[in-house]
Amino acid sequence: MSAFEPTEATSCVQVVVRVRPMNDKEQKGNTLPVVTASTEKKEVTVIRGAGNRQQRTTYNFDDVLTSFSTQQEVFDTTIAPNILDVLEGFECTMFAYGQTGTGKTHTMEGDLSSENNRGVIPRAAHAIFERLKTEQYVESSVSASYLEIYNEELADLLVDDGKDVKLQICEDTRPRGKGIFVHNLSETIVTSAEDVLRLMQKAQERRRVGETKMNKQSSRSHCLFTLKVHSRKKVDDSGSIMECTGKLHLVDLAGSECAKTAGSENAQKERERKNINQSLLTLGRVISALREGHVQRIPYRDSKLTRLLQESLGGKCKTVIIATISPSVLAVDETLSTLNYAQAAHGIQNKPVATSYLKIGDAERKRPESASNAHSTGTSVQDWNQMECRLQYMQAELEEAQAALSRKHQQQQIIIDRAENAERE
Ligand SMILES: Nc1ncnc2c1ncn2[C@@H]1O[C@H](COP(=O)(O)OP(=O)(O)OP(=O)(O)O)[C@@H](O)[C@H]1O
Repeated sequence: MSAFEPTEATSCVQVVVRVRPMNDKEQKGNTLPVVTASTEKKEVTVIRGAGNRQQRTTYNFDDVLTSFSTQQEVFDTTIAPNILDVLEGFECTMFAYGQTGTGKTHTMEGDLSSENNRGVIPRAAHAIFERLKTEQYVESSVSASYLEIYNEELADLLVDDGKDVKLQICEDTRPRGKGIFVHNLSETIVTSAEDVLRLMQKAQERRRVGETKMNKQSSRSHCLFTLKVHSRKKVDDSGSIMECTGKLHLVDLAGSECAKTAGSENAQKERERKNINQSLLTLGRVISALREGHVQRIPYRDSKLTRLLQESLGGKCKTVIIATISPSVLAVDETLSTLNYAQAAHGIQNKPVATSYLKIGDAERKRPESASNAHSTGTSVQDWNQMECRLQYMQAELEEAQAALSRKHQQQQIIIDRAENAERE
């Protein structure tokens, strides 16, 4: 379905910080926590040094989660409010950023076998299916895809081993086009939250096999899980139906310790110095460029990760970033780096656009919907807009049909050529 003209309504990228509890190593080392977090004040303070040289740095975010926050609280504070948006046809993204071992995977996936400890992905799937069960939804279909990026290579985590096909990032720039997408990435239909759990278990298994075979390190790969939700719901008693296609991208980024100077002037030096996760550096530069308003040159194309997150940072998605940190003095440099990164992302503005259309009786009318959920008043200007949208829709349908026909012709030609060659031989 279409990406409509963006309206002027903007939505700031939401940034939430989660502090994990001290782990065994930190406790055994008998180190004191150097991070204090207040959910109430939505602030995090990091203390560095001692005595007269002590430095306190305080940061404010949209929300702050402490080491006591439960997985349910994390879900409620982050992406839960966006579940309805997805069902209204918006594209929403949540990604976890932080040093290795600070709880990104714990936050996004959690312990799949324990209901209490499940992370955001299974909870989001559960919330979507629960909502779709309500009687206003007359029809729905949900599909899942799971992509891994490791060293700029793309892998489909939902296909069986040995059945891999080459994945490629493509852009469909037509008015009703798909935008940026991964060609050949499988989409698996899921009909329940349990289906999603099974897929995640399969993906975890595949990652483990991949790690052993190719000597990979999971903390160095990015995982992008996407749920695409197509739904039709009754909007009133007259039989009008709203048809929406929304997407939810849930991203577990690679550990950030190798990109500690991301976005800074020293980034180049740092990359010479050691093995750096190029895509995290690019993500840092994208964030800096957006904050500085360099709209002409945002380096999205410099890494696969940023290309895929293009709509999430400065684009049409509603986005939440969760920055995960350790409270320990052992990680204080990384903690400050993560918080600086998160602060830079705080305030980036997106322009959310929904993909939805309204069917009134026999007349099917497609309409753009802004972040403010403006509703049609039936004025002549809006009628023109609707007709224009419909025309764009039909033109795109025609283009798609022509492309399919041309592919068919090409396939037929290949078969004819092969048959002629065989005859000649
Ligand atoms: N908030 C938390 N509460 C309890 N345990 C946590 C929390 N956050 C992380 N942990 C535990 O800490 C360990 C490391 O967490 P996790 O694997 O999620 O880190 P990560 O940031 O994803 O690391 P990597 O970048 O290496 O993938 C795990 O054993 C996890 O269960």
